[in-house]
Amino acid sequence: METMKNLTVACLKQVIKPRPKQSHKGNFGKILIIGGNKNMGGAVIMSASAAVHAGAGLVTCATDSSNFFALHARLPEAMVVDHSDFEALTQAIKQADTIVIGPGLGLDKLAKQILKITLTAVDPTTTLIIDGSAITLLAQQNEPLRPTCQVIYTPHQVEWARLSGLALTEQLPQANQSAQQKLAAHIVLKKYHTEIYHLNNTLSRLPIGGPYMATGGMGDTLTGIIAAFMGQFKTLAPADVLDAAVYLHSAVASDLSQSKYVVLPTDIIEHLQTFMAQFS
Ligand SMILES: NC(=O)C1=CN([C@@H]2O[C@H](COP(=O)(O)OP(=O)(O)OC[C@H]3O[C@@H](n4cnc5c(N)ncnc54)[C@H](O)[C@@H]3O)[C@@H](O)[C@H]2O)[C@@H](O)CC1
Ligand SMILES: Nc1ncnc2c1ncn2[C@@H]1O[C@H](COP(=O)(O)OP(=O)(O)O)[C@@H](O)[C@H]1O
Ligand SMILES: [Mg+2]
Repeated sequence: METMKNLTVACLKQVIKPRPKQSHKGNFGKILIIGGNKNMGGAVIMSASAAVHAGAGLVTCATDSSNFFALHARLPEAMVVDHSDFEALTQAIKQADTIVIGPGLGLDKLAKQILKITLTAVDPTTTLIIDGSAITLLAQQNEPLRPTCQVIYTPHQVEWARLSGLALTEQLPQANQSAQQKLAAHIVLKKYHTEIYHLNNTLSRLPIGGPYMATGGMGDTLTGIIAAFMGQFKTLAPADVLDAAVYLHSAVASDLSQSKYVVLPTDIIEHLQTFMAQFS
């Protein structure tokens, strides 16, 4: 088994570069965020806000229509699709190059239908980030659909236990890696010192971040940063881009924790642009 690489700030310098002058919004990712039921609209607002602030070119949210006003008030840069309009949802899935599914999606019948449509309609060239409720739903299925595109799962330890069948005490690198290989996807295993298992069989460990990040919505925020990075740094190696996104999320939190007892997801979102400017 490969050794685990400890990530450093070098992973950001390698990925965040000045933008080419001859460029436009279409070059920096067409992101679709699918999630946010009637009770968890905040999850999709945080994911979409993180994506916009981390540099995504175009962001659309497929969410419950009751979230539209709040989302627009908070983030006018985002477009919306009603996730119960399956035709519009399918169209949006086909137009995106990077998709997040799961933040605040919930586990009901509608959520299951949305997940099925997404896994069926997704284009092979798309990058699909599967988080939160979508991981739990997939773990409940006997023979889950596995899309043919590049997939990044972002489970916390309990979600990883559901998806991999490994109890928390069994979640050791070798066992995690064999579960990851069966899934044929990247895994971001979120915890104190998050571990990243890449499709190319390399492993990274995040040595920063801490309990000041333990607020609901922190993982939803990470999905938006990952989507923005995968959508905008397409010419670089996916493993490096994924590492940089995961590192950035905790690096901003770590900086802010110098003066804040807890760092909120919205604090991180607000500081992404300034933090990234150091590297361009
Ligand atoms: N404002 C919002 O709309 C929010 C929506 N959320 C959504 O709520 C849905 C359910 O997610 P949950 O994670 O709450 O529920 P889960 O049922 O997946 O997690 C169950 C519980 O596991 C425990 N746990 C143990 N070890 C953990 C670890 N290492 N990391 C995280 N939790 C650990 C936590 O107490 C957690 O509440 C997801 O779709 C998620 O995106 C949450 O992100 C919270 C905020
Ligand atoms: N004690 C901790 N140390 C380091 N990181 C933490 C800690 N607690 C939470 N986090 C980070 O916060 C995020 C939580 O993700 P998740 O549980 O999915 O949140 P949510 O679903 O509420 O958005 C992960 O990135 C995780 O690594
Ligand atoms: Mg989560």
